Amino acid sequence: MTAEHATAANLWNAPYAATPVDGHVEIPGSKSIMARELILSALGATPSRLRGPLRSRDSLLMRDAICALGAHVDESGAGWLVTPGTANGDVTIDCGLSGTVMRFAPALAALSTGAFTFDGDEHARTRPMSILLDGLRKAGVDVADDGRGTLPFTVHGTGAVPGGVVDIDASASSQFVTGLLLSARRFERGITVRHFGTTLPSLPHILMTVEALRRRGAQVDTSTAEQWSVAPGTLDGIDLLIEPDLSNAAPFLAAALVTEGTVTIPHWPAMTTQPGDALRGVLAQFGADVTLTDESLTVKGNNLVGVDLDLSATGELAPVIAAICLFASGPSRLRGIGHIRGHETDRLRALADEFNSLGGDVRETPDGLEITPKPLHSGVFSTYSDHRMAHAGAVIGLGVDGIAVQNIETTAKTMPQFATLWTQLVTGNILDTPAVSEMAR
Ligand SMILES: O=C(O)C1=C[C@@H](OP(=O)(O)O)[C@@H](O)[C@H](O)C1
Ligand SMILES: C=C(OP(=O)(O)O)C(=O)O
Repeated sequence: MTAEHATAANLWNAPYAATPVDGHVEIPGSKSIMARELILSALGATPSRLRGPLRSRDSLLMRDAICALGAHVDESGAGWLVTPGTANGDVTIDCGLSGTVMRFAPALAALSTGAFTFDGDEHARTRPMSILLDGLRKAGVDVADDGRGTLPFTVHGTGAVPGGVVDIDASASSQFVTGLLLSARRFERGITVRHFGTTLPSLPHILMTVEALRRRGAQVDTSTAEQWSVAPGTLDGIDLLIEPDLSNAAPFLAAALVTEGTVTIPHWPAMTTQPGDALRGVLAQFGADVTLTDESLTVKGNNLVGVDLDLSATGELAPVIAAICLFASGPSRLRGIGHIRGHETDRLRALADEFNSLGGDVRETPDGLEITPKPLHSGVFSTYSDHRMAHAGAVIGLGVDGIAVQNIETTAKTMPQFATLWTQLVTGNILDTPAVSEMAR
């Protein structure tokens, strides 16, 4: 693996916490809910208002994608007002490094008329796509690629998709399932997606898709395991407040564990399909005190112990959880996450390489990591354009003086305010930036 070259100019000195970190952090909106709601709003029978919208690289790319495909987004009032529409003409859609854009927007494109070419960052061209492209073809969509089954590819939209039964192996990504379900309400026969692989990662994200469809009046049959049917019909326009991104709360809550401090996240939903909600149970297994009230989640760090966790449902939490393990009193094992090798980077490889370069004892397994805590030393932490690697580097910096995280700006993928919020929490200094609530609304 080639780490991006670290220069003094793109190194961020992660704040070291000499004392316990105490504070609260307001987390911006959920990347995953935002992505779904933008696609569904573009397909709605009437406009939708998305309040507390996330403004990050991924959500802006998704906004631009639906606009290129004929929708209109008005940001001048409260939240984002999305007016549905379709396109007629040829355009290129930039997916950046966003799995949600590259997997969710192609089916929407098939409902417009024209040649829609999807491309993205250099690394995005290595992320798994062929299963989705084949799934779209089985649903009757004309997709042209160069035979590698990755970005770039072109959807030749005719404005209509037959749909029907589509069998796929979604063991590499749940996003293949979501990408087929989200637009299926507008397919002539709807869709039935059947998963036939041995494993199915990120199940909460599929439930999130089902819930988002049902909220807009769609009938979704989930009565058979690993099978989802969306009946054809319309989608209601809605007025929705986007929940905070609970997976992005992970590094801040980790600060409580690593420094034996107390961190509160306001607006933690009482009921949610977000996989980040699993942090409540996970952090308790590390020994933390976890309290959920009507309004917030509070985590207090305590005698951090090692864990043995199957993270298959919550793979996007793995980098931060792995960083916490470095500070536990005993070894940890993280399992069920072979698929995160296909995320923003090969996360298992990247985590093992970076942790070991700081003196760690971390072993990669085919589907996870074995982590034996050891004293770590200062050094550069490379991030491979991966926002969650940057979060992991920041967490290590709390407990190890002299960690320089390379390209902290990569956190803009889902949370452009990360470095500001982090420094505020760890140092207690209020920095000169608008509150998240102001930026979001
Ligand atoms: O549907 C979604 O919004 C997501 C699904 C998951 O993808 P995988 O199933 O590929 O892990 C998750 O890791 C990603 O961050 C977001
Ligand atoms: C895997 C992730 O992103 P993406 O939506 O690009 O797949 C992630 O955010 O951890």
